[in-house]
Formats: sequence, structure tokens, C-alpha cells
Amino acid sequence: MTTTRNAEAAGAVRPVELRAVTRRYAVGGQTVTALDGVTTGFDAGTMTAVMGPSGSGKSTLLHCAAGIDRPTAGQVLIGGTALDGLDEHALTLLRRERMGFVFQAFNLVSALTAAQNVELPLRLAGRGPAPDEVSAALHRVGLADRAGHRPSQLSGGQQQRVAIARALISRPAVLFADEPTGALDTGASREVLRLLRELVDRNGQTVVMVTHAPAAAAHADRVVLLNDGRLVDELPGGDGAEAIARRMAALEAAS
Ligand SMILES: Nc1ncnc2c1ncn2[C@@H]1O[C@H](COP(=O)(O)OP(=O)(O)OP(=O)(O)O)[C@@H](O)[C@H]1O
Repeated sequence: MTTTRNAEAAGAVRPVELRAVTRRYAVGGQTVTALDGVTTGFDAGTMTAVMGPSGSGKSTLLHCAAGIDRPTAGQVLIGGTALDGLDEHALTLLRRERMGFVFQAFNLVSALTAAQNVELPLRLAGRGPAPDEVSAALHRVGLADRAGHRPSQLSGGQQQRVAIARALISRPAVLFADEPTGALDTGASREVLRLLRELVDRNGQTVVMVTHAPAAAAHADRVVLLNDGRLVDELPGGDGAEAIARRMAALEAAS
């Protein structure tokens, strides 16, 4: 695993690679093609936003890239390891060790404190946290003083930051975020996006984020656009929210 991480750090192996990934679902005798031959990759130490109209395949792409869902055809590689060669147990281990997840609804355990939520992945992996590991993780997301608070005692933005600390505790190669600001107001969204950006810029974290919001996508290095399960366009996040919104509007008008 260390060799893989070193290779990734040197840029030799992309943390995530999709090769002609297709995902079809059979529903009531009909087939829905959610992803249609998507080939792309996400470079180490970059933030990518995945956008597209509703039903264009964004969540399916994220789930296939993260090994939560299996492609019907094509291949996903995480740090050079092809997921289709792994059985469920190996896939679970790889997900646990190499990937972090953040969801729109935070998904914190309500009966546990912030600190207990953050250390949960380590406990599930059968090890306790090293001294200061949890407090360092909470410090990194600006919540060192909220370790003993339960989710109900935290704002939405704070809960999402706890979720980010929890996702990072196992030092994942990739952080996947599915609408991480979808349930937050503008101010809290901005804080969470600034934090994600900081993790990329300071720690070299790789982030892949699905979002509907051009203002969120503008924090990314790269915005990839999906339509009908296909990768149809991409632009730099640096082009700004307005340019991204215009491109999205054109896509929606055409579809
Ligand atoms: N488990 C499933 N079973 C059947 N069809 C599915 C399943 N998951 C997704 N789909 C279909 O695949 C297509 C893509 O869905 P997906 O959720 O990936 O889109 P999305 O771009 O994330 O949409 P939204 O922005 O509305 O969340 C849709 O037509 C959807 O109905």
C-alpha cells in the first residue's frame, strides 16, 4: 500500500481512473443506461466537480468510482488497482483504507459525540486512534473545541465538517463528496468548500465532488459535465460560477 501511495504522490498512478465505464440498470423489463462509456481520471492533489442535469449519471459515476456500485462494463482503478478483480471483502477493505465519503445528509451517528464519530472508522477497522489523532482531525476542520458535542448540538456546517474529519481519519487517497453543501445555507456552504479547497492545497488531498451548485463547482480545479450518462464537456473551475452556470444552462436547454 505504501508503494502505491508513493507512486501516487509522484504522480505515476492516478488515484482514480475510469475506463469506458458503463452502468445499466434493469427496471421492470426496461434497461436504463445511467453511465455510457465514461473514460476519465482524477489527478492526485486536485479537486474535481461533477455536474450535469438531474438524472445525467453523477451519483452513479461517484458510486462506480468509489466501488459502491459495480459497472456493467468497463473498468475502475483506484491507485492502479482494478476494482473488478476484487471480491466483496477486498473491495470493502480498499474502500475503508483508501476512500473517504461525505454525503449531503452528513450521516453522523446522533448518539455519539463529534470525537466518537470521527474515530468510528478506526474502531470499525479494529484499531483505536493514536493519541491526539482525533483531536488533530477535529482541529484540522476547525472544531477542536466541539469534540464533546453531539450532532444535534452542532450547526449543519459544523456537522459536515465533523463528517469531513471522519472521512479523513483513515488518510484516504480520495475523498468522494456527494452534494456536500446541498443541505447547507450559503455561509456554511462557503466554509465547507473553503475547507475542502484547503485540504487539496495544503495536504495534497484528492477530492471528487458531485454538485448542482455552480458556486460550489467554482472551487474545483476542474468541472466535468455529464449528460445522459456521457461525459460531454469540461472546464476549469477557475472560469467562475457564472461561466459554469451558463454552460450548465446550455446543457439543460439542449437535453
Ligand atoms: N438503482 C437504480 N435502479 C434503476 N435506475 C437507476 C438506479 N440508480 C440510478 N438510476 C437511473 O440512472 C440514471 C442516472 O441516475 P443518477 O442518480 O446517477 O443521476 P444524477 O445525475 O445523480 O441525478 P440527480 O442530480 O437527480 O441526483 C437516472 O435515469 C436514474 O433514474
